[in-house]
Amino acid sequence: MTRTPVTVTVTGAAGQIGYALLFRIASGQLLGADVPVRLRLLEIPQAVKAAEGTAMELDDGAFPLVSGIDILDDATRAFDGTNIALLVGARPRTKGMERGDLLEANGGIFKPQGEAINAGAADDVKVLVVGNPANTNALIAQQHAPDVPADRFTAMTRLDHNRALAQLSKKSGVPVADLRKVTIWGNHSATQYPDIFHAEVSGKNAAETVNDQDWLENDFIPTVAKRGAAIIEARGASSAASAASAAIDHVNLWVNGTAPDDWTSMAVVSDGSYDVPEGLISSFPVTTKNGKWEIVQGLEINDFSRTRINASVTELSEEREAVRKLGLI
Ligand SMILES: NC(=O)c1ccc[n+]([C@@H]2O[C@H](COP(=O)([O-])OP(=O)(O)OC[C@H]3O[C@@H](n4cnc5c(N)ncnc54)[C@H](O)[C@@H]3O)[C@@H](O)[C@H]2O)c1
Ligand SMILES: O=C(O)C[C@H](O)C(=O)O
Repeated sequence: MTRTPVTVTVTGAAGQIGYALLFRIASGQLLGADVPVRLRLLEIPQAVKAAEGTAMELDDGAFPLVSGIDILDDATRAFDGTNIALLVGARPRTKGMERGDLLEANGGIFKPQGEAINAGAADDVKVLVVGNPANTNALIAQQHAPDVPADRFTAMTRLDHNRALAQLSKKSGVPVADLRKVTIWGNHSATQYPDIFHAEVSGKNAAETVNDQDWLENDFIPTVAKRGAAIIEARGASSAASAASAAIDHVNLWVNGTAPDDWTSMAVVSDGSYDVPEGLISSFPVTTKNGKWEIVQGLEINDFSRTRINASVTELSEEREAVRKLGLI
């Protein structure tokens, strides 16, 4: 193999998502079937042994694309020269907890990780934050990496996007493959707004095709927005395989580009588009090309959507204020 391996750092490598994610990266689903990867597994010291166990299983997978695996408990070393940083490691929400409860617990993790990325990551580093509260954790990391362009820090709402596709497919009876342009706006939380007013079902407008306002308001939106809690209730643990799958989708699309007739949802730093305050890391409809993302411009936002986008963005502003008060940014 002649290509230089891409260095991929996964934090929380011994956790549930890490376990589902690492094997898909190793098999080439993150970057492509011809792209060799060097894996860096970052864990806290108490979980290094478990990460070693995962690495043993990765060895046993005999993946031709894996050129090496390092297990580390030091962020500076883990992010040194990294091209793709998947920030998964954080304390997950348990029954009865809201994401806001996690701000303080997890905020402290993302400041040093941002600093370590700033200190040593590769010039082309791309960061995906999965650990909750993902948007604000991404903001914290980004604020501590002043030498890295802000657009390299993103948070995951592709899981919500995929959940919206699944619900829309069930309602319309049209396979996911024939759905396009669903959007998640705002925060990866219960205030998020899954929007089908610009989505397409077999090439036709989704909202018009479904034509069911009651379903939209009282079924679709709450089902998508509260799916994380429903999974925790059912499984007794937060989503893992679906979260890993969405992380694969997010990075794969970022690196390899969205289809010309579609877009994805990514939480990215706002430039003020759609009246989302500048600097917040908020979910938008995004197209990607040549490893860069762009917010889709010019969509008409009706009053129904405006109210919901505003509510989620207000929550993001409040989270930013809360982490400011905690001295995390
Ligand atoms: N954005 C999303 O759509 C989405 C979806 C599902 C889960 N999540 C979030 O992802 C995170 C991980 O979930 P999980 O189910 O894998 O949790 P988990 O508890 O199974 O694993 C988390 C791992 O992170 C490790 N960790 C903790 N602090 C760390 C640090 N400073 N550096 C490196 N590793 C560290 C822990 O030791 C643990 O192994 C949680 O915050 C969860 O809420 C986000
Ligand atoms: O909701 C959670 O806490 C877990 C995760 O973010 C999810 O959406 O499944």
